[in-house]
Amino acid sequence: MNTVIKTQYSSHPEDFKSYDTSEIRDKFLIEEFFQTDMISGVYTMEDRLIVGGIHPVSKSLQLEPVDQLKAETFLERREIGIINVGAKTKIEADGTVYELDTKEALYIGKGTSNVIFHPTETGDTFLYFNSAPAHMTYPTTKVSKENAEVVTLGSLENSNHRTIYKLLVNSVVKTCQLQMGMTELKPGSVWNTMPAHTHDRRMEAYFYFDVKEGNVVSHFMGQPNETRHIWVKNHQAIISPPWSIHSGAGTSNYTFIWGMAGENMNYGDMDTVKPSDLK
Ligand SMILES: O=C[C@H](O)[C@@H](O)CC(=O)C(=O)O
Ligand SMILES: [Zn+2]
Repeated sequence: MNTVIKTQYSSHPEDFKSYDTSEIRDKFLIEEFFQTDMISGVYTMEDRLIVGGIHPVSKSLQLEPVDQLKAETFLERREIGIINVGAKTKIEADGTVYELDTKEALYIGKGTSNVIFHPTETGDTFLYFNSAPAHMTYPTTKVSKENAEVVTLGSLENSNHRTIYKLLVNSVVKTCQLQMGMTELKPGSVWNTMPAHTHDRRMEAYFYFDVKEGNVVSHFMGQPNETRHIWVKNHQAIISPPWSIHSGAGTSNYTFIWGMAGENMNYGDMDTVKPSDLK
């Protein structure tokens, strides 16, 4: 087996109030992300999203069904979104080869039975993925920054000047419930998702990368009036329950991938929290 997924149960916001540092890290931070010659990750009970990393080094890796799914193939009842955070690489989906450059995304539809990831000779292959239950087959589609819906938000004065690339969202590609994109912070800006928000309709997963050597990001979570923080390093991910804000401030700029599953594919339906209301 080269595909290994760990089950992670969800938490109640009232219980969350009493968690100490290690309990918060255990339940919401995915620390050991990419494993050599493995497809690995977490099956969270938050909207049943699977969050993981694919890191082929010496051999090609096939996406295998894991025990949690009780399915013949991984994508029998699921869709998957993949974003390349490493060197240019090739992904095979039922015989069709897709070349994915750094920061490009691939959506693979439900029912695709043979998905293979290849190592490259030109650099390290690191692919980040989110997979959600699906009830329809939508076409497998590659999305690059050029096809994305792009928004620039914030300002250097507020240390939150950033560009949001909506890659796998319903204005760009058809999906059942998955939405994924990438946010790049400009040099000198450190805050993501500030003002913060919640969306009870959907959970969210964050994957931090491009965090420069020696730097870290403090990720903020919890209900808006009961927040906690988690110190996050490069190539680590956070599971954010629907009731939680998800925002971060780094010791330098960085990039992160956000992915959501749940209901209502309207990216803009979030409930924004005024910074002065945070506790
Ligand atoms: O629901 C949307 C997600 O939290 C992110 O897209 C927010 C984000 O990238 C940002 O503001 O920097
Ligand atoms: Zn959000």
